[in-house]
Amino acid sequence: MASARNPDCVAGGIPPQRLSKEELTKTHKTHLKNQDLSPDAPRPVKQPIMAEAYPASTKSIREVEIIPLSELSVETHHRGKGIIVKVISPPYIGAGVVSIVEDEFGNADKLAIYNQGDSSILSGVPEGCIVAVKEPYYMHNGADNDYMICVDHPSDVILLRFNDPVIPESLQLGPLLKSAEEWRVAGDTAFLEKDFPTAVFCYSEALEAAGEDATAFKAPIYNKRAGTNLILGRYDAAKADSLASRTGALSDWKAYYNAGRATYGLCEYRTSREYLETALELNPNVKGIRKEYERCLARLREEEHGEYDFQAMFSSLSPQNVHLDSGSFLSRTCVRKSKHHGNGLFATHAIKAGDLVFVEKATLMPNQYEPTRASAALYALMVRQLCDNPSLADTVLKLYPGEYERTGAEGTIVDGVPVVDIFLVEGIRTKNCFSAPLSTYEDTKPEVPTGRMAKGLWPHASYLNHSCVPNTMRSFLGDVLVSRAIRDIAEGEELFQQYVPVKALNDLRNSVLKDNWGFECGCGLCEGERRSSAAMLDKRREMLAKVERACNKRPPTKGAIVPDVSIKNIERLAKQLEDLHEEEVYGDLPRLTLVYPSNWLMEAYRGRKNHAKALKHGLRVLRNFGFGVPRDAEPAKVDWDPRGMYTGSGDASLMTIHVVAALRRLAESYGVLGQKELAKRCVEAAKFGYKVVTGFSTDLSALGQ
Ligand SMILES: C[S@@+](CC[C@H](N)C(=O)[O-])C[C@H]1O[C@@H](n2cnc3c(N)ncnc32)[C@H](O)[C@@H]1O
Repeated sequence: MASARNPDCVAGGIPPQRLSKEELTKTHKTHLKNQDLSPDAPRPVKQPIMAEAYPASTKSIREVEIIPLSELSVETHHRGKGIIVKVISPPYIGAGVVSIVEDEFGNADKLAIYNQGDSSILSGVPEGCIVAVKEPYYMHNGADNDYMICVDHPSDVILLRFNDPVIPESLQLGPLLKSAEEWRVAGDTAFLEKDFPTAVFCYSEALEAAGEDATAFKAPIYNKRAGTNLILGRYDAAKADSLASRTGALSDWKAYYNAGRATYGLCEYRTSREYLETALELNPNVKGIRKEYERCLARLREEEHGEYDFQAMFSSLSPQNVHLDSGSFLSRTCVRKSKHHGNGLFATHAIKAGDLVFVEKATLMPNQYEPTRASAALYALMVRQLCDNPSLADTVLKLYPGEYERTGAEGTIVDGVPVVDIFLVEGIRTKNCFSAPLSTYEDTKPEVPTGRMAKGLWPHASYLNHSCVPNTMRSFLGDVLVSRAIRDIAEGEELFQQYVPVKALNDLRNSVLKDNWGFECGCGLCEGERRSSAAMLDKRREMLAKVERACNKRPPTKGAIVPDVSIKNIERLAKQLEDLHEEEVYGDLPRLTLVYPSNWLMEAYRGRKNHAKALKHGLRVLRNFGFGVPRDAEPAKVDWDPRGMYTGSGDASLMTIHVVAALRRLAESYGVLGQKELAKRCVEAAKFGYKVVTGFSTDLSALGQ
């Protein structure tokens, strides 16, 4: 088969001709001149294309056959093979890092390494270093005779130590520095220059060069490397280094303090508390330890008792501060097999409507709210963190990856690094990530929505299966997800959430779920609506389109006066749409297609100060969301307690901010009509609903007039 991009080259075959070392170097130099290395230059992320997925290598470089560059075949994954090359150029840094490399026989080629985090020395591949690529992929690079080795999985490339016996003799340089002390000094210099990956590298060489018995020399280096790893957010390594730096002396308080900070960074607060307690015992006078210990206790209170100061958390939020210091309260829920799909989340206790179901701090959420960048930023962070903190694999890599098949070796350590398969990461990202506004509360304000959402991973919440009429609702305060019960939940009940706000027509709703998550919903509403005929669904679709067109022509915004003729028209259309809902199908089910016109009519009558009619349509909004309300009752005869609607409406109602808004309108209309008690109850019900929607109790002023 001929390569599509180079007719002379046969895919799977060795290229007849390649660029020479001189040609490669010359072009590379031109690129280097043009690269923009300013810190503000946006670094593009090469996101994986699932259709081109291939598994990461799970072999050690010592297990594969080392081949020369001249044996690389085009568009081929060289399974069971590997290359060992010396980097002979400075790096060109773009979406990946491109370098010119040379093998032991003097063959030169281009190497592109993607998906290395900033904490890795390979994100900048220094000239002179020796790297191994396991099971490399060789590809045609567009122009004639232009090829490159393309490394997508970060664990497929290894930076070799200078004296690694796997390096062929002609590439061996021997160590750049001779003594452990020289490496230590080099590490300190790199640290002072804030080149932390190089500092870690040098300290590692110092430890290696020091040999087995140099405890007194090694302990402070472990300590320094722990501190450097803490700065890099490599908490697993920081913890291991801290513990390795212990000598049995009182000065070990530093080791325990750093281990406490590292485990805090990993959100392992119980372990962190233990280390910090030991540090305090060894040295009670260091204020920093006490402070860290108090923070840790606060996290444990949140985790154990669900005690949060949500108002304070909200106040501390800013575009710069989105990662809140918060524990995760998960003890009312557990993961179990679900009859709907794979695993699901279940209530371990009875939970009352409005109460916390769980609170989860994001395992990973970049501070990137720009919609065009949010997904790529999360993907890049997931890859980086899985490389930096292998223990994350336990939570992250277990999540449902859609169709992508695991090899089972992902996350295991091979050649000193965890196997990270970028296609598995991307599969997990797409099926499990959530979009999060800076705060849901701010997002309910009636101004034009900004659409600014970060994407993040909350692994516990990911186990929730979807229902269009769920029993829980999520909201966000920065990177903290708050899940509250929409109605009373019994112990052992499966918990559901809406993956996305659902469409009114059930076929459209289900096609969104099918396209994005590969399933059709079996919730009470979807199953119920499937009993309606296709012909009726088509009629509702047509009528809804008509209603929407008519409503959009004259939106009754901010109490504007809408002419009678428009109101009558919408009333007529809404009635026709209502008549397309068979009573035997819908009964108490939500009638989502009717929400829009009833909301419109409620606002239009409010504008006309016709409160009896505004009330009638406000009640219909609630009814159309599936809540049990009096049907078109005369306001004077109503003996209704809206505060009970969350618990007394069965299990097919749908909570949204529009429910809260309608309750406020009802309160106003009841008030004007002299029904003070009902007005008060509606305000209370609205506040209650607002807490469910936003995650915490606040007044309703943010909703405007
Ligand atoms: C984030 S995962 C949810 C947890 C998943 N059940 C598991 O085993 O890890 C999302 C996937 O769960 C499945 N799923 C979620 N809700 C479902 C439902 N109501 N019915 C069938 N499958 C569902 C879909 O395959 C979807 O892509």
